[in-house]
Amino acid sequence: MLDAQTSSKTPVTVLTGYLGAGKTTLLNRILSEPHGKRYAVIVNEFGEIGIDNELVVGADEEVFEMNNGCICCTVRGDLIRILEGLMKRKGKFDAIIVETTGLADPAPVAQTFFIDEEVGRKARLDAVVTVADAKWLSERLKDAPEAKNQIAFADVILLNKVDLVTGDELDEVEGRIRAINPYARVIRTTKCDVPLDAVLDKGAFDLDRILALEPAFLEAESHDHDHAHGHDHHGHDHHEHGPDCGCGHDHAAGEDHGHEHHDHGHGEHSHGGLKHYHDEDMQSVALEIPGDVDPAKFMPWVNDLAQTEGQHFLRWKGILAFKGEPRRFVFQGVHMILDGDLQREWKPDETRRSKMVFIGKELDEPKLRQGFEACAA
Ligand SMILES: Nc1nc2c(ncn2[C@@H]2O[C@H](COP(=O)(O)OP(=O)(O)OP(=O)(O)O)[C@@H](O)[C@H]2O)c(=O)[nH]1
Repeated sequence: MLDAQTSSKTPVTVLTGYLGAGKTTLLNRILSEPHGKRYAVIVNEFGEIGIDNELVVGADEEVFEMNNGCICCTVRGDLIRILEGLMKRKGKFDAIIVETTGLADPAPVAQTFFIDEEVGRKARLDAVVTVADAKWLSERLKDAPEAKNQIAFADVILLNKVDLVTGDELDEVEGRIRAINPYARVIRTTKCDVPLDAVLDKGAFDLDRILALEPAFLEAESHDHDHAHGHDHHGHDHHEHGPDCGCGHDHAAGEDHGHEHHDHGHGEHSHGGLKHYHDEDMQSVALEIPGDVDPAKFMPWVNDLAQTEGQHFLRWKGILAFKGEPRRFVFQGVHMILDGDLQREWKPDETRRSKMVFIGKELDEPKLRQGFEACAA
């Protein structure tokens, strides 16, 4: 599971966003600017799936069905074949961009980089970039679940078409975005005019920035509604991931449901009066241990968590200080699939601490917190 080869892997940016938001505009910008990099672009017409519900599976999709019948690990067979073809030509390009169709669920695309061993060895998911239409996103969040998922999945969100809305409308839509995903970097753009280094080659999903947001601060920012949803535990107990699922990856797992929302709008950009909203079904949880964790406790916990609760986690990420290990353990996951490795060393002036964030549904924050804290070294 601990593989320290990340840096030599080709970075892959998954570009998503609802119909007409501006994905092609961004892609054209990336391809026409003189950045000196060579990108291979995969424009995905694969996914007319996920339109009605996530169980509608296209012919090109390979599904790992778990013992209990849960189908949450899905891999795009056609995407794998394309990626493998590209990898054989390694050296001819520096990075890969996958543009997904506006209606696609980003999960199967993101999971491909973790589940398929061959692809996972050579490519790493660099970031999920979502283009959002400032004028229409709020409406789509009400009627299009995939629009909400695309926001929840994002590491970077381009809030595009700012020319079409007023400042107040912009604050409103950004507040809605923050309610769903407080961790993504939100950049306001017209015609996707963004410095490309803000979207490409982010490495580890900008994890340092995400995890630098203090959980307590996030909580404090979220008011005007109460967070205490009750939420039910579904007690599933499914997946059989791990060694038997055929994914051949390390799924870390963990378990627990949780929930709890922070909707809070802030981030590193403070656009003044962002409104705080509460999203009914998307939640986030941030956890921190002010020191080391014991990998002998953490690994089994996280693996179990993935198996029992992974279906609730759209994205989860973490940076851990493992006792006795000079390097940082960094992981990211999509549902029950996790990928992690030891990366750079902790710097002398850096405090060793361990953090995790979860974005998903029905998250049981107290249980997650308790489980994580029990991993302290
Ligand atoms: N006013 C305005 N129009 C924009 C902006 N960005 C893109 N557009 C226009 O919006 C339309 C859709 O942009 P695309 O880049 O094709 O969007 P897309 O997400 O690739 O669309 P699909 O492929 O249909 O999912 C085009 O006519 C763009 O010129 C913007 O910032 N402001």
